[in-house]
Amino acid sequence: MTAQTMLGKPLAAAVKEDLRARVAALAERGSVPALGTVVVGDDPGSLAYVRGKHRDCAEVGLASVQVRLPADVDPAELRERLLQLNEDPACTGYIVQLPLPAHLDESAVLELVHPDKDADGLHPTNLGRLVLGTAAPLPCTPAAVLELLRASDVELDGAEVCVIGRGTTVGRPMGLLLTRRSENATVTLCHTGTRDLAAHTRRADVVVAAAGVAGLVDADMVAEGSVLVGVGITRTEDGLVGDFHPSVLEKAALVAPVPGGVGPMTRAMLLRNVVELAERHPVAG
Ligand SMILES: Nc1nc(=O)c2c([nH]1)NC[C@@H]1CN(c3ccc(C(=O)N[C@@H](CCC(=O)O)C(=O)O)cc3)C=[N+]21
Repeated sequence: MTAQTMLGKPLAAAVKEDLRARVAALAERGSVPALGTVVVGDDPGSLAYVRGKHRDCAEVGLASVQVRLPADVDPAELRERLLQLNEDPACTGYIVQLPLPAHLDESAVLELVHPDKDADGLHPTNLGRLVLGTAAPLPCTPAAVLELLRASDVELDGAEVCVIGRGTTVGRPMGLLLTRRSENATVTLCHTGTRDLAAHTRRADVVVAAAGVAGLVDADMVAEGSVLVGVGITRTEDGLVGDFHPSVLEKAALVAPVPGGVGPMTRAMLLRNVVELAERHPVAG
């Protein structure tokens, strides 16, 4: 079997098209939603990524504001800036770019973001809502994976899904989303403590790999005709490498590649969260 690919860009373009119309409708009611980004330090990767987000915003008619703070920022100063954004009616929602420098407590910082302004869906209140199944902004990457699977009509009801990675931004919320009644999948959450990863991936209909280990899962570890979604991304001398080894393409039915799969959709999901926050809490701009 030679796998078909699930491409993120065309799907992201369709989402953006829909968002453009919704932003225009908000504008007619006098509301101009804006995304805020907070970057601590000058990691080139983080800065490039945030630049991309501001470009994405412009494409759909969202305003955006960037806050930049030095790598050695006093936690009290960072707190002040976040509380300002919480109060600022011109900022609909914002994200704090991760990872943060080591002297800052990531969980404590994310908790300062007002849940109604949490564009990443990573505030404990919103993660709690995800557990409870009530309305909340969804973490962008798991939401992107779900949209890719839906767009390809992948059957999730009753499916065995193996998620590799238990992190707060991808693996753990991914498991919560897939086991909702509306998705109805059976999820096995694997991680670095998993004794026999291959035993779990081989029996899965769908594997979502968010380990960040280049080529971790090869053809021998996946079932014939399975659906594979790559999330983890590693920068090597040969460029960007995903968690799936290229050999899987001979065995799988459907593969979301890295790069070009989940990444572009993740960015679109961030925009969707901002528009949804604006629709829920309209503020005259
Ligand atoms: N508060 C916060 N929210 C995030 O959502 C967040 C974050 N911090 N920190 C970093 C990670 C990483 N992440 C990516 C999203 C899209 C691509 C993406 O579009 N990737 C392209 C390739 C881009 C490239 O060439 O580097 C692709 O897969 O095709 C990559 C990485 C969001 N993150």
